[in-house]
Amino acid sequence: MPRIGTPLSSSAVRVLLCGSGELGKEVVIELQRLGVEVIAVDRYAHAPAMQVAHRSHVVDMLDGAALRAVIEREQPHYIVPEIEALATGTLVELEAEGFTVIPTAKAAQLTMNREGIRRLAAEELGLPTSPYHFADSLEDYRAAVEKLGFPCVVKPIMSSSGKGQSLLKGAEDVEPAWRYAQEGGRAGKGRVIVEGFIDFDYEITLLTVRHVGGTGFCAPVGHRQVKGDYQESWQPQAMSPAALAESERIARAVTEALGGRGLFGVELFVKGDQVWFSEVSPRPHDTGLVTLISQDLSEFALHARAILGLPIPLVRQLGPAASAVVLVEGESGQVSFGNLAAALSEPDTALRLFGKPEVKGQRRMGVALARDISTEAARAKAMRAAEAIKIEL
Ligand SMILES: Nc1ncnc2c1ncn2[C@@H]1O[C@H](COP(=O)(O)OP(=O)(O)OP(=O)(O)O)[C@@H](O)[C@H]1O
Ligand SMILES: NCC(=O)N[C@@H]1O[C@H](COP(=O)([O-])[O-])[C@@H](O)[C@H]1O
Ligand SMILES: [Mg+2]
Repeated sequence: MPRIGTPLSSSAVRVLLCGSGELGKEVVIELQRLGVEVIAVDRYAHAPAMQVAHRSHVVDMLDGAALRAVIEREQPHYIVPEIEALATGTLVELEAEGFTVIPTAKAAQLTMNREGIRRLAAEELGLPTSPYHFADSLEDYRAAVEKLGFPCVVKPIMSSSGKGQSLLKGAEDVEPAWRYAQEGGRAGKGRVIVEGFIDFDYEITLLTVRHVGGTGFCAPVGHRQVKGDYQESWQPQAMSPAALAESERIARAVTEALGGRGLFGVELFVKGDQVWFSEVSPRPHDTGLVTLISQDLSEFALHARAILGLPIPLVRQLGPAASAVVLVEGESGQVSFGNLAAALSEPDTALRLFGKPEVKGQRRMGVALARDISTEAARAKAMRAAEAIKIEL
């Protein structure tokens, strides 16, 4: 059985987070509750998880040498990727040298790049996905669009939260979408994936936890996305028993192939009883923020338990629940949030303000949470709470 020592002493269990956003902040809080020593790393100072960790480092995490230097210095027992954009080749090397990467370095590497995870799911595991082609040049991209027809979706192979992503409805969308994909990819210009559009009834995230006692599933999380970025999520999403069973089959297959221990967010499209795999986060998922109010053990608590090798005998569902994001638009280093009494005036509501140090353009800076007698009522309540907040730049 794992032991947990005293933080900041020679017996400490040390966890180093690569990425320190809002999702990492909640993971850190859960680890802190268990007496773990936590080191938060990100590309900028005062990131949310840094504000609750024992200490932090500002590092360009795409720079393998810089990432290695901080990990070698800190000697963490567990390296926990929190974002996709990391020098994952370095994580593979460090794992081979004896470090533990959550869930595995291979999982971080395959999911950093849409091509890695898509080929694994569709070509190796034979799971249903949208039809797709990869393209490196405008010419290949045009050919891919031609083959797939309209509507189709184009995304940089390295991007997240919808950055660089476009829905193509007709010929006039082809060139602007290429330009946007070339600008929007996090690692600069390069390869794109073109996917056939799936006309789904609804989409879910199936939070799947691989822990010391096996694999467990949370109730499905439904969500609504705008331009590839999540706006609201709710749990449970009503599903047919056949669609749920197929979702669990797909989630089990993908997470088993990625291996290791931890919480995964498996993104699936559903139409009737038919289910398509879209992608997977080998870490807590933004749409899973709803579990902060819907479950006794949130996705962050589950990640912490799985990482540490602690048992998860049961996840208790507390009732229909929802989350609604608080988006801030503009430019400021001193954003403030007002009218909070109104936002939290209804029973069974909660709020997370992430404490991000600045905004330039649009940024998710908080989330409103609510529980009610139905997911519809919870969604409406969470939206009322989020909309009540008065933002000042
Ligand atoms: N082939 C598709 N057919 C229909 N809708 C799609 C397709 N691909 C993406 N979408 C829509 O766009 C959303 C974002 O896509 P995707 O998850 O691939 O982007 P992302 O940048 O990885 O986002 P995140 O990092 O938030 O998960 C999906 O949740 C879905 O609503
Ligand atoms: N869909 C992935 C996702 O939600 N990731 C979460 O957003 C942070 C980055 O936010 P930022 O772009 O505002 O810095 C990440 O660190 C992670 O917590
Ligand atoms: Mg996604």
